Amino acid sequence: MEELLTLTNFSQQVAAGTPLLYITTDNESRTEALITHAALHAIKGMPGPLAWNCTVGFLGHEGTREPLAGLRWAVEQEGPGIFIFKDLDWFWHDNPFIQRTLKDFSAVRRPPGKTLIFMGSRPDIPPALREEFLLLDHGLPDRKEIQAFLEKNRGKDPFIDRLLADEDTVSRLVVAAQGLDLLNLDRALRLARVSKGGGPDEVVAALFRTKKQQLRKSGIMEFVENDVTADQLGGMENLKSWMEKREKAFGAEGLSSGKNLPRGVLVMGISGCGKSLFVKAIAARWRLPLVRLDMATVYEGTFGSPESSLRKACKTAEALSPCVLWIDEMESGISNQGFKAEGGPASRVLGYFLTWMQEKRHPVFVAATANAIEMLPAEVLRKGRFDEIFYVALPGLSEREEIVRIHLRKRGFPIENFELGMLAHAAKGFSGAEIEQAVASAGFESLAQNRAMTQQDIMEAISRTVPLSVTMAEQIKKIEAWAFKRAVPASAGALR
Ligand SMILES: Nc1ncnc2c1ncn2[C@@H]1O[C@H](COP(=O)(O)OP(=O)(O)OP(=O)(O)O)[C@@H](O)[C@H]1O
Repeated sequence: MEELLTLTNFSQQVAAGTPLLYITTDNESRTEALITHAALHAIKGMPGPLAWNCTVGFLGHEGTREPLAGLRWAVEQEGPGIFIFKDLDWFWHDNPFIQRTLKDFSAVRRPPGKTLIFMGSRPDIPPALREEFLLLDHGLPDRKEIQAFLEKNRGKDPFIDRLLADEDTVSRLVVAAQGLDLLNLDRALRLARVSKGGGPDEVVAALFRTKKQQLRKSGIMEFVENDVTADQLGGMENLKSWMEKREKAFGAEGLSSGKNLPRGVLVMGISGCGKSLFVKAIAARWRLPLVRLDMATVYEGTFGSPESSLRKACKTAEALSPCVLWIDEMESGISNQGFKAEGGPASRVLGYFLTWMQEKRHPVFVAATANAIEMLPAEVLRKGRFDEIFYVALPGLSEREEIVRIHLRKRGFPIENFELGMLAHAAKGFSGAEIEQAVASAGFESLAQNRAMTQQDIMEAISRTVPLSVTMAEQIKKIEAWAFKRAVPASAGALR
């Protein structure tokens, strides 16, 4: 896993004489600013960095525009110096001269202080050069950097000053800007300044809109709008009490500020039994933003290689922290063979994820959901990775009754008109989603006939349904037998 680019570790690398660095960044000018600042600290008398790009070369230095010429020029300069190459990774794959020049540069021992830096949005280094490079990652700005950026804008415009006058607004702006690049924040402030009409609420709303769009554009992540409360979740008392105990132990304040956030839970179980609902309930209860990562899309690779997508997702979650990162369909892309096949994509992706889980210092609570957990390798399930592994089984009788009540209430049907116990009996073997579906379809039937919904409508909808527990009976038995030994039942009545 690459290290994080910070002032300190960058200065140390330059002072130690690291010849070649590759920095992953989505904002070149922000990274260049950090390098310029850090260069001053690295070595006494170090000149400011010089930057190369493919349209200009090194500004003011004739004949350096062609990639190999630019590279040779930088290598030949005497004394300490930092040379930044912005576009060179577009040229180096098929160019043996560039690759040889870099290899030779890296092999020669020289006094510390001369470093060549390459930047790009992903570390696209030719295989022959991979050993020579140290990788650093310039992630999204944290709260401190966002705050400092806002401070820098003070005194430039009366509108911005009014915006930043109130501490409460500043902290709302900081939270809204988390997970975005400073460019986005700058753009939102400029837009507000130009339009003059917008107050703090508009700027904050604009930042949230941008954030949502950015996450959606990533193709693998989305913000989940969420107001699910525990009383919309039928059954699952063990899960609910797990959530409540933590709130008691750590305090609602601590959890929502991320200070006492537990590491994470893995919730497994067959489709439609409320795993997603539980994840939403946790995020809402702890008042944390919820970001969903779709593992199936990560593995499809449509939006970049699975590893780079996951790396990006983890970094985004860190930038948004404190937050809940919901990893949906954790088992996607994994088959037992696939995982064991040494170096297969699934094993590399999960390997990265496990290291990240182990090392993460940001308050990101990971809530992973999975249907076929028996696919997951033992490494994921080992104690200490997740705080707890829960199994959500098909709801028992009293839970089904509660679920019927929840869905009748949700649709505004008068509970007293229905015999809930009888409905719960009839829905034996139904998942929560199937119960919901029966109530909904009975509602549509009666509406079509212009009359109030009756017990009989729901009973008929239930009898028309063939639940998954029938069509997938064998598979469910297997999953339950597996879960019995390895997971905590989500409700006391489960696995009976
Ligand atoms: N225990 C429950 N209490 C109330 N409603 C439930 C419950 N379980 C499921 N439902 C209803 O079914 C819908 C689907 O459930 P949910 O998406 O949480 O299931 P899931 O286990 O995550 O399924 P999948 O694995 O297919 O994603 C929920 O939005 C909810 O309306």
